[in-house]
Amino acid sequence: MSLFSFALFRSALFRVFFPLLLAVQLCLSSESLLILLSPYQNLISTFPYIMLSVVIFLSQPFNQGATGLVALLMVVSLYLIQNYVGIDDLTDIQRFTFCLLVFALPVNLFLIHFLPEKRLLSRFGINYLLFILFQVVWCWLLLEQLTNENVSWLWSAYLKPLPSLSSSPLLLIIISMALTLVSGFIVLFRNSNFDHTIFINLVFCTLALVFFDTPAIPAICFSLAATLLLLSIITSSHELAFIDQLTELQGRRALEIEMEHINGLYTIAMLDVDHFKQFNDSYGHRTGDEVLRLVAQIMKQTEGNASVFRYGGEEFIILFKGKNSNQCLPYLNELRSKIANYDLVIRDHHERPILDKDAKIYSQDVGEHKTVNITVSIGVADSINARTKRHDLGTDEVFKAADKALYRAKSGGRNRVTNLRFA
Ligand SMILES: Nc1nc2c(ncn2[C@@H]2O[C@H](COP(=O)(O)OP(=O)(O)OP(=O)(O)O)[C@@H](O)[C@H]2O)c(=O)[nH]1
Repeated sequence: MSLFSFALFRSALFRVFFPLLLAVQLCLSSESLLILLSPYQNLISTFPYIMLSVVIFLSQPFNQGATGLVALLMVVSLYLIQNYVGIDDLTDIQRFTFCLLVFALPVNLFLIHFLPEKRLLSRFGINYLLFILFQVVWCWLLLEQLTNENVSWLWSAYLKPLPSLSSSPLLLIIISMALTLVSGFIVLFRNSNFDHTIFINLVFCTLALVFFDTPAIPAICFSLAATLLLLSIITSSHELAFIDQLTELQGRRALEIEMEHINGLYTIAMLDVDHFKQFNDSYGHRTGDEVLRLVAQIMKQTEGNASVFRYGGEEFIILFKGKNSNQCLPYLNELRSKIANYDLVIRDHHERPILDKDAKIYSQDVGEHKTVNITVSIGVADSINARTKRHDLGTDEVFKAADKALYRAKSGGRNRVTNLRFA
């Protein structure tokens, strides 16, 4: 199974630049695209509804209620744009309705970034829905009030378009672009799937706003946004199933699938952090988590074409395909010594209990901070059958052998690599 492509989809740069690239491409090719798609007008105006409905439908079983909410906002907005706001002879009230809509949509999308809880049926989710309802009622009352008034001054004073750019009000385009820009920075900074969902919608809402009077472009924008939302649901489900949230390494399920398909020569290295329970007891679980993240970061740099997995707790697996255990020892010894030589700075050790005298974790005070050195033990085994000399050991046997090697590394004094073939 190739996880490379999904790792790419999860990177912050991809999450920001791919929608932007699509948007730019759409701008550049809008004329030829419109000619190409002109026989399919009906399909183009229906397609975003189909895609957004699929997103709303899938968001429930995939436990992504807030993505469903975002898609719902998009459906309602598109429906209002297509059915209640004509393109040509807009009355003042229609223009005003349009302005309220294209102001409210990006602002409400943007606000979802800051919902502390992203589930729809939570205190925050329900408050958010009530807030939207409040805006709808307020807009409706305002429009009722203005029906008999002349509001053209509003249009000419504040909502003037810049004809060379778009027929939509310049102020609204600037607001929408500014929110999209900030949203892009939030994605770069937090790299969360959920922020990405909002960013996608902001990008294509802004584009739809700019090209509002170009037939079919808003529908194409909403279709692209819905397609990216689908991709986002799939990527985040993949992430939940296969990626360990703490270390961002591939998780146990990914390893199991890898092992189902593996054959031929390979080596398994089982790595366990030494005295980790004592570390947790001394410095707290959160600092323990930092150590696991650090070990994972160093493991990612293992050479020899290694694939790294978090097996569970403080245990990790390194898989080397096409190599016997003897060939992997230099890479593993280098990894072991890199971890042992890393001076981990404990930031808030004053609040933690101090290690007792026979602590097995080596620590020293350096000025304000305490530095700690963590060690790991590694057990190694490969798929070569000692009896037949062929690579035909079953994965269970290789795992058992690596586990046994790890046990020997621990009982032999820890901070060492033990290869069962040569033990
Ligand atoms: N901080 C943190 N601790 C974890 C996590 N998963 C497991 N642990 C802790 O890891 C510790 C594992 O302890 P043990 O299995 O007794 O092993 P050890 O203390 O490392 O001792 P040796 O393996 O014999 O060197 C337990 O205290 C678990 O609570 C985690 O995700 N975060």
